[in-house]
Amino acid sequence: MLSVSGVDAAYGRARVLFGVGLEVPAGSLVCVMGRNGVGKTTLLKTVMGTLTPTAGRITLDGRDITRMPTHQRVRAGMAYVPQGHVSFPQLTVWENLQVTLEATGHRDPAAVDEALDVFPALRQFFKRPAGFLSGGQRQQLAIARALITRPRLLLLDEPTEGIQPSVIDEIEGAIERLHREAGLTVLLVEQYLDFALRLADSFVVMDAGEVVHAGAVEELHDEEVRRMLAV
Ligand SMILES: Nc1ncnc2c1ncn2[C@@H]1O[C@H](COP(=O)(O)OP(=O)(O)OP(=O)(O)O)[C@@H](O)[C@H]1O
Repeated sequence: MLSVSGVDAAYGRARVLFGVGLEVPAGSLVCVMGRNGVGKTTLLKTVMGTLTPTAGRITLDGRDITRMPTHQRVRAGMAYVPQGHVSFPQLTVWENLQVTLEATGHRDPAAVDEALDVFPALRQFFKRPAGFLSGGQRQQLAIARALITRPRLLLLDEPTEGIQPSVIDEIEGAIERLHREAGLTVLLVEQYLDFALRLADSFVVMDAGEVVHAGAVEELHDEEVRRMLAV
């Protein structure tokens, strides 16, 4: 479904990605791993089009999207949940969901219910400003907002970061159901190894802006891969 090949990216003159390549087959869950600062978020930004690569090619279903604006990528079926559970803090949960619905191409109100069925606990916080939610609730809201666009490919950047273990389980269960039951294709950036092991089909390890290892998730038990991830 998604193919990234030979991608270089930079912030001004600081090069961050060097010839990055990965494949995300339709229906798979691929996890990108690696230490802090190796370029995982930058890779997601280039896939989503908020940062334009300086070299390389990105295709979605065989179509070249390397220079396609982000909003067109959303229309093409991609959604991105950035790190830090971002929503509009002054707006209530309900308003956050409605604003997202307004921005979609389909504007089908049923999409809000579908997203809330994935995270039913959000219903009890409808009137609460997003800024007053816990980190875990904000993360659920951020993923729910992405789901309202009805994506086929979901990009998730460290969904467990700064979240308490009981809520991590809920988020893991939701991602698992979306992937295994609803067939959603997922590209996940995650440093929490056990979470990645339970969810992913395959993985990519990055180091210093390059892919240094890729394989089936069973290989994650290998000592060498664990060593590459060690801080
Ligand atoms: N907006 C920016 N401007 C300049 N440099 C940046 C910017 N964002 C990230 N960088 C640098 O690019 C490199 C890769 O950062 P990136 O956030 O992609 O890494 P990461 O693997 O996602 O790390 P983390 O796990 O800490 O989020 C780092 O050296 C970082 O300092």
